[in-house]
Amino acid sequence: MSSSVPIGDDGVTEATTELQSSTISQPKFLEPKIVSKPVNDYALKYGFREDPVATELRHITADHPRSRMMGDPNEAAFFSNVLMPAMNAKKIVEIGVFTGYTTLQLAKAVGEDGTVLALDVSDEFTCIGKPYWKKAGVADRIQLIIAPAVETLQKILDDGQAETFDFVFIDADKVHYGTYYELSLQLLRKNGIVAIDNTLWGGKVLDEQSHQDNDTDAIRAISKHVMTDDRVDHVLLPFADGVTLVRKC
Ligand SMILES: C[S@@+](CC[C@H](N)C(=O)[O-])C[C@H]1O[C@@H](n2cnc3c(N)ncnc32)[C@H](O)[C@@H]1O
Repeated sequence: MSSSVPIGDDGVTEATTELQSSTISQPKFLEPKIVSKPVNDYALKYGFREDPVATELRHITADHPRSRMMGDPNEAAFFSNVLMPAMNAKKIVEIGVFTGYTTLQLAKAVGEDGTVLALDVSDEFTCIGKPYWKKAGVADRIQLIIAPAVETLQKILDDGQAETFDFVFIDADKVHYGTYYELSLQLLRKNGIVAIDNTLWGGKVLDEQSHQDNDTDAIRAISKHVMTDDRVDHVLLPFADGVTLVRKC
């Protein structure tokens, strides 16, 4: 695919310097989105063991003005420590990368012979993560593609890769969730899983009267669609910001 951006490109040298000079002391966590802070603190304390390079990247990301976009640490651990190994996942798409905190862990989980296609529109955000992917020894498993994800997913399908992916993580702009879902189902093998992030959206999806913005409407729409989609089985897990796991039957 011509829009591929090789890992280790522009921005890495500068960011690496920052990485080496930063002092990582205590892990830093963002405010929880739907559970209480004490519950979240407990789950973070005992919930998972985190790759030390991922901890560094999370810490750096927490200082970013858009830090709220970073993936939930428990959720990333659920995927990388449990779900991916259990599925023997080797081919993954992540739609929406930001600084690549979850990307790094998915790449660890697929092993040396696995691939993560990491789709985003922002060079600025994704360049923050690249040196950490390198430091963790997983950069060669990540193919970062900077372009609108709908276009990229269609290209992957046109490339003859339908029904070859084990897992898709949908975590980009909400208004395209319905399109991402349909394209993801085409990419997945039987029993492959698509994870749809933010399906509780801080609770905003609950009240149809007071929250009628495009993002919230799009999230409600995908949840209603999945509920009646007989191509799949699914479960909405009320943790992180709500994550719906959808298995292709
Ligand atoms: C919530 S963040 C992703 C968080 C990431 N998955 C993680 O776990 O840390 C959403 C990302 O989607 C990207 N994005 C927004 N619109 C997009 C589009 N049309 N195509 C691809 N990426 C997009 C943004 O640049 C942003 O980096």
